[in-house]
Amino acid sequence: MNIYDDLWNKILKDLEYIYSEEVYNEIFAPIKSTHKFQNGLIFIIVESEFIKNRISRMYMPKINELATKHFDQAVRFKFVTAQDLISEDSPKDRVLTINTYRPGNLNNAYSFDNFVVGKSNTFAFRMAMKVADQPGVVANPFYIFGDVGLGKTHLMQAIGNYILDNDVNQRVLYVKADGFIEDFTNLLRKEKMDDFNHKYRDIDVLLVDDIQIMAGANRTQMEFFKLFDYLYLNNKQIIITSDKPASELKNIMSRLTSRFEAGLTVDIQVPDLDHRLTILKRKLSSFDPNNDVSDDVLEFIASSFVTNIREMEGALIRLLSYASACNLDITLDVAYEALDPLLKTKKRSNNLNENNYDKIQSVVSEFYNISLQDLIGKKRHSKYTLPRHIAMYLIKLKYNIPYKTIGTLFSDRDHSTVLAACEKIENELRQDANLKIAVDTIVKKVDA
Ligand SMILES: Nc1ncnc2c1ncn2[C@@H]1O[C@H](COP(=O)(O)OP(=O)(O)OP(=O)(O)O)[C@@H](O)[C@H]1O
Repeated sequence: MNIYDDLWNKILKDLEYIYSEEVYNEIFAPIKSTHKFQNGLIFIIVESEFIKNRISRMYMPKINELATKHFDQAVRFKFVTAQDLISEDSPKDRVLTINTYRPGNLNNAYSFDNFVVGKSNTFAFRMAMKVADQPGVVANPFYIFGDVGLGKTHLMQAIGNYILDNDVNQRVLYVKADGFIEDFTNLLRKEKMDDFNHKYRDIDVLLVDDIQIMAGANRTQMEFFKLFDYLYLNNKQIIITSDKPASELKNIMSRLTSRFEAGLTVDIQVPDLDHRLTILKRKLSSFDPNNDVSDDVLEFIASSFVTNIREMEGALIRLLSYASACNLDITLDVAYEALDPLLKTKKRSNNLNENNYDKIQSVVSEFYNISLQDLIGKKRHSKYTLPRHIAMYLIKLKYNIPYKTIGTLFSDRDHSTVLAACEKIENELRQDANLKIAVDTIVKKVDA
């Protein structure tokens, strides 16, 4: 076996561990060996155009990352069909595959490949792939919204990285909205608007993160409006993220929000428990593929950090560092110990933000004399279901968060279960005076 076959076999082992059985068997298992090594590229022949495209679209960054891990020379893989080999020597292709430079503020770490897809983000992910496949054609602008830390930047940057992976000549520029404001005001003050225009107009793809930050910055918005129209009219792809739908943006001029609404809007919701667990496992294996953390510890983290993946990831990193610094095995007790300060801070900030879902849950469980576990758990006796439905209803009433998000606070129930519960309580309150008294009492205790 030559060294490249040996490298490929090592990569295969990792891929088998990282991806599902179906993906592995369909895509990777049939590839038994490499074809040749030329100009820093290891050529592998795959059986169809379809497999070749799937690999380059979804798995190239991971394969190249594993190549770096297992091999001390800079090599890259190139997947080709037998047909491609006939015209393999296109110099353009070679540049594409070996190029690892990321201009335009793109972060290599964000790819489609390491974005875990679940119910909460499937539509956003699929449309992002389409936009990346045909920039400027499928959806322009492409507007992604969702709560803090749920993967908007990751998805947006994955589009940019994908576009560059496929054509190194594409000029992709990522900017956070505050960076845009800063650039505009600085260059305006220095009378260097030509530099500004060169930076923002001579591009093919513009990614603007957290557009809500532009609220109130009227001169910047005017300039952004001009830029938007210029890029749009030249069929350049514009991608925007925000913490809310365009229609709910405050202090952003309506000529901008109406343009955002004219494109395609997708949202990212809070992932359910299984999805969060898969994300945690993928993060863990990307930090260290050999690190073995038991499922109960991962479940503890995934169920303690529900609404923000960044926080959940931070908790995992903290636990790994804590265990390694104190030379401890990672057990559930060690996890409690390591994460206790984070959980306390979270609780305090929940109180400060008045996003106090816990309080509603604890007041309701106390009122009905059942445990908190039974309130949020799966038992179906009416002794538990009525209080559970009331708690869901009150959280919706007080915070108006999505039904799906409320479901995650009750053992990952789905959107329709929570919706049905809220409607049921709303109807019963109209007919049942005793229930109304009970709910009013609970509300007073929650507000106390
Ligand atoms: N589906 C996912 N799969 C893998 N990682 C994810 C996923 N969703 C979020 N993450 C990770 O969570 C972290 C936070 O994500 P990101 O920065 O994209 O969130 P955001 O929605 O842009 O947040 P903000 O509103 O604060 O800008 C990142 O490390 C990202 O990789």
